[in-house]
Amino acid sequence: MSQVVATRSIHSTFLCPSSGSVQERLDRARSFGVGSKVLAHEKKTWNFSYRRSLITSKKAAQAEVVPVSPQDSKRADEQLEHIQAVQQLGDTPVGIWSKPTVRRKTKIVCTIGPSTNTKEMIWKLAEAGMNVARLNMSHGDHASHQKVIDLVREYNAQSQDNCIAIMLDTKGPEVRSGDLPQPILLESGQEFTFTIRRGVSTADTVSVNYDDFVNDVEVGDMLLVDGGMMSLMVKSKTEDSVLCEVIDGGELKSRRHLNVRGKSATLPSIIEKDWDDIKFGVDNKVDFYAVSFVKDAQVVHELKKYLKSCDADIHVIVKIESADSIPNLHSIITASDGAMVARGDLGAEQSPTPKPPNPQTPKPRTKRSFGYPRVEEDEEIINLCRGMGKAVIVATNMLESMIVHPTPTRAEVSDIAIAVREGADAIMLSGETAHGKFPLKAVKVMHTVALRTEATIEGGRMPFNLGQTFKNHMSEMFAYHATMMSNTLGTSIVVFTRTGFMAILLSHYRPSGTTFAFTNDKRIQQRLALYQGVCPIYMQFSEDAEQTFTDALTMLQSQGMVKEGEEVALLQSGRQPIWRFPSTHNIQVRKV
Ligand SMILES: Nc1ncnc2c1ncn2[C@@H]1O[C@H](COP(=O)(O)OP(=O)(O)OP(=O)(O)O)[C@@H](O)[C@H]1O
Ligand SMILES: CC(=O)C(=O)O
Repeated sequence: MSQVVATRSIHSTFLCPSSGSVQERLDRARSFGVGSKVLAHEKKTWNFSYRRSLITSKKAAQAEVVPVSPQDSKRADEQLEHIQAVQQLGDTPVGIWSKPTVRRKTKIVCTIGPSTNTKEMIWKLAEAGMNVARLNMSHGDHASHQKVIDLVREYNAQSQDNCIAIMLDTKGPEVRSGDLPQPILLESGQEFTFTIRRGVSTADTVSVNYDDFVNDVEVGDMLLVDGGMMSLMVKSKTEDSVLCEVIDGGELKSRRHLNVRGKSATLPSIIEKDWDDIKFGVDNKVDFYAVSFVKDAQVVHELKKYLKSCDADIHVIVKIESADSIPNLHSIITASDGAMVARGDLGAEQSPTPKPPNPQTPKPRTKRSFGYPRVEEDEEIINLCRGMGKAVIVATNMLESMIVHPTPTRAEVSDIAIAVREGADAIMLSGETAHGKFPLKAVKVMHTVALRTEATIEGGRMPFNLGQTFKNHMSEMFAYHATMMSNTLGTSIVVFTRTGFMAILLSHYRPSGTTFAFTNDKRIQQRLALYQGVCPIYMQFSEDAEQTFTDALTMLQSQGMVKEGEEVALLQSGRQPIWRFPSTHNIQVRKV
């Protein structure tokens, strides 16, 4: 039996909260007694003035910023009060009654590196808005990554209301140039050689770490360094070396990525070092693997089989960064728990030669650039993941200029806004937090831009084909209806979950309000940190459902997440019933 319990009438005002100009909404707000100052302020300042790093959450506002450099220091920001006022009222261009802007819904992944691998910086990143800490196994050793894992665990253990997930990113079969005592300046037109001989680092020749490099490249191929920061054309090759002409020069530093435009290296996606690192992840119970250079679903099945044999419950995010992965996108994503649009390598590997459209992708391609990355593929990957109910992360170069500068470019701000609008679960910082000069500012900029962008998006925009994935499962229907109900009433959703399933399902429907996901498993709490719109909360469940609901609402109220008198949609559904008969599913509306 399924039932929907709704005990509230819908006032017509709530049905069209977003209509009208700012002035009309200002007038409407006045009639509802909402501070006109806030909307008037919105009218004046809704101009994305990102030159300042706005601190928009209460926690971020309280966090003291310890400068990584003198420029990373916190500056007084007179707009802070206004922004907080806007958030407290839940005021957005969508409608003054919706409350999605109180918390940022799009999650932030931060790569931890030399700029951020101390206790102080992990704490400050977490307080500034990091939701997932990424460990890039291409750098550092197990001891240094262990230290970061321990620090994140320590933070999670002592934090009352925040929780950081850990993502281990495998090195994969990446091709890199060798170590150099100092950078080499490459000038356009000069000749330069890559050799498979080990340890070579002269002014005109360096080693590569991949023995088949000479076999994989051909005369005429374009080699890209660091995703296209420099490029070289292959002129000739010998048994162990590849002679190139520098097309676009620059400074070649140690261990830089090398890609051949349009080709993937003929290496397995998970190399021997990766298996060691994966074992390290199992031992440390990380939350996610980000698997580099996945070319087909087989490797995901292999990894999942291994994890099962170790009794390890770790989710697998496939990194779409290899030219070879594009024709297999559907099967790769089906096999995984989510995908990362790894735009660094993906951009470098894409072929300049037009190919016929991929029949597996939902939308036909309309534009095709020649010789540049095909960015419409990024959107296709996001759409595919959203339609299939899988997590999706947009990564790389999001605030690249903030590695060295304290403020972002307008283009970078747009890039974040586009990823948020396209519906990414998470957006990722790489060099910005790993070795940048302004890691905290970068997180705050990302937080602010995402929050503001979310305020312009209407809730409940779900992929047209989402339901097909779940084949009319009852939980699916309840996730849909709970989303509709909470959007209409302007409430948050409260859900209880032991496996995370129902919270993840709800997240895919993108309800306007926050989904407060109560779980009695700390690992599930950490996993849910990645999912859009989900605020995971750890709580011991009582035998008595009513007692647990009361405890949950009391906890939300005591932490300022809901206010007295506010209504929430409380959902009981999912695969493993808690406090209900297996054949019953409920949605209730409750007053706090
Ligand atoms: N654990 C680490 N130890 C030392 N340096 C690191 C670490 N993690 C990242 N870095 C530095 O930060 C830079 C940016 O990090 P990122 O994760 O983007 O790596 P990448 O090598 O550029 O690319 P990819 O993500 O494709 O591996 C790296 O090139 C490296 O210099
Ligand atoms: C994140 C990553 O590996 C890339 O963008 O290539």
